[in-house]
Parts: sequence; C-alpha cells; structure tokens
Amino acid sequence: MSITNGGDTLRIAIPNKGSLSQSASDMLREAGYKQRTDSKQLTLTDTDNAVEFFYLRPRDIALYVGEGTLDVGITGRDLLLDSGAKAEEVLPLGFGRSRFRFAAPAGTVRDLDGLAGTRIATSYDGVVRRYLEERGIDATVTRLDGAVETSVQLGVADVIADVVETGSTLRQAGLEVFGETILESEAVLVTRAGSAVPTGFEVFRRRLEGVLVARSYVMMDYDIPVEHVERAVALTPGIESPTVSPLHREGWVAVRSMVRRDTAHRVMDELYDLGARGILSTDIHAARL
Ligand SMILES: Nc1ncnc2c1ncn2[C@@H]1O[C@H](COP(=O)(O)OP(=O)(O)OP(=O)(O)O)[C@@H](O)[C@H]1O
Ligand SMILES: O=P(O)(O)OC[C@H]1O[C@H](OP(=O)(O)OP(=O)(O)O)[C@H](O)[C@@H]1O
Ligand SMILES: [Mg+2]
Repeated sequence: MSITNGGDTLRIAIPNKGSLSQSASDMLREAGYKQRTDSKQLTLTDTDNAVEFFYLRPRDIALYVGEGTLDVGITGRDLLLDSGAKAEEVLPLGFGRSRFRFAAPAGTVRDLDGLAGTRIATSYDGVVRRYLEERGIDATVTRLDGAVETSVQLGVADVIADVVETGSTLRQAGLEVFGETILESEAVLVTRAGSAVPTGFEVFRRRLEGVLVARSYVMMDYDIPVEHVERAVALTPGIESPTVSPLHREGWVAVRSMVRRDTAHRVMDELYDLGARGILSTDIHAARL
C-alpha cells in the first residue's frame, strides 16, 4: 500500500454518531488517545500520539479505509460486510454487539423456504442479497434507510432483515424472528485488505488490545501454603505464567496472576476452599501483552 498521508500520522476513521459512536470514543480514551468533547467536531489531531481522527458515518468508514484514503477504522462487522469495500476485519472490539435477523408478522413466514417471492425491506441490502443468492432464494429486496420494522405495517414489505439487539423494536412492531441468525456483529477494527501495515498501526492495535485485556481480566493476588500452590496455580494459570514469591511466613507463598473477570468470584471461592487467604482482586487500568 502506498502511504497516502505522506507522513507518519496514522489516520483513523471512527463513528460520528449512532450506536457505536460513544463506545468507540470511550475505548480510544481508555487507550490514551485524545477524543473530541464537542459532538459536532469533524476531525481531531492528537499530535502527542501521532494520530488523526476523522468522525464519519459508520456506514461510510469501510469505504474510506478500503480506498486507502484513511489507514484504519472502527465500524460494525455488519456494515463492513454490507459495504463490499476492500477492507478487512483485524480485531473484534467487544462492543456494539447485535444479531442480524429476518422477521415477519407472527404466523406468516416461519422459515427460509417461506422467503421465496416475498418483499424484504432492509438497510443492509448487500448482506441480504448475498445471503439469498448463496441459497438460491428468489425474493425482492428493498433498501430503506431506517425504521425498517414499520415497513411491513405500511404494506411496503412482507419481511424485514434488520439489526436486533434487545428485540424490543421487533416486539413493538408485532414481528417475530425466523430462520437462523444471518450474522453476529460487533464493532471491529478494519484496515485496507491486502495492504502493507501503515506506519503506527501496530502501536494503535496493541493499545486497543490492551484495553480489551484490561476490561476482561482482573489481577488476583493471594497467599497459600506451599503444599497447595500447584493446585492453586492450576486454577489461576494467567496468560503467561503466575508469579510465585516467597513470604516471610514459613511454608507460605504469594501468588499473582491475571484472571478472567467473569470467573473471578468463582475462582476466589475455590482458592479459599483450597486454603488460600488474603485473596484480592484488582482492576487493571492498562496492559500491553
Ligand atoms: N440497538 C442497535 N441498533 C442499531 N445498531 C446497533 C445496535 N446495537 C449495535 N448496533 C450496531 O451499530 C451499527 C449501526 O450503526 P448506525 O450508525 O446505523 O447506528 P444506529 O444506532 O442505527 O444510528 P442511526 O440510526 O442514527 O444511523 C451496526 O454495526 C449495528 O450492528
Ligand atoms: O432490538 P432492539 O434493542 O430494539 O434494537 C434494534 C433496533 O435498533 C436499531 O434502530 P435505530 O434506533 O438505530 O433506528 P433506525 O432503524 O432508524 O436506524 C435497529 O435498526 C433496530 O430497529
Ligand atoms: Mg439505526
């Protein structure tokens, strides 16, 4: 890939509004980057970190990155796939999770076989057309910008294909999902497909990975009689290997290890049962693995 910005500044596209915008900014702030304070601001240069942020519609982000105009972007996996842009997912970011599903009024269309000949409304026509094509289903796809659920009630479509998070919008519209989940989406980091790594990208990626680790792990410390240490470290193997340090108290050691946050309380209970004491779990603020 040619360096399009002619310098060493990494040019990053991030959502300016919508479901992903706030979480993307929060994550970048946690990774040590400057973020805008005014939601109308279009760009922001963080000179200390040699990056420049462009606040764009999430739907357009894969296109800018695919064209090489911008080096890297944060968008939804569903939007990336829908765009058909030459951009590729390099890191899932763990927020903005949703499922993309077909739905219809209760008791009308119940499965994929029932889709043939229907009118399907969606904002993701690229994803839907490909899905139908791969399965040889012949249906009419209409692209709408939003509020897709209402199109059925208004007689514009028989079926919708849309983002489902809690399912409350579907319920309100009297629609029920059917068929398998078309795709599972979340916010993802994208770069231009098949291109050389842009200057500064590895640092940027490592910082975001650091945030993911800090969010999903805690640091656990405990003291344990030396005869139980093998069983204890089997419970807390950490990412590399736990640190085991001598204690002044004869026959005891101190152990420090990273533990997945969602298992931390269960692990603490099990460590206690093994004879560990002084078991502490603390948040990790930043990490580079
Ligand atoms: N509840 C949700 N509604 C819509 N999109 C969601 C939701 N949860 C996660 N997402 C993800 O957000 C992205 C959609 O971005 P978009 O900017 O269209 O959000 P939006 O909330 O629909 O905003 P807007 O409707 O104002 O354009 C997709 O990747 C989608 O999977
Ligand atoms: O399952 P739920 O939690 O109800 O969320 C899903 C709904 O949220 C989004 O709509 P949005 O508010 O973005 O409006 P839009 O359709 O105009 O984009 C999406 O398009 C669904 O309609
Ligand atoms: Mg929307």
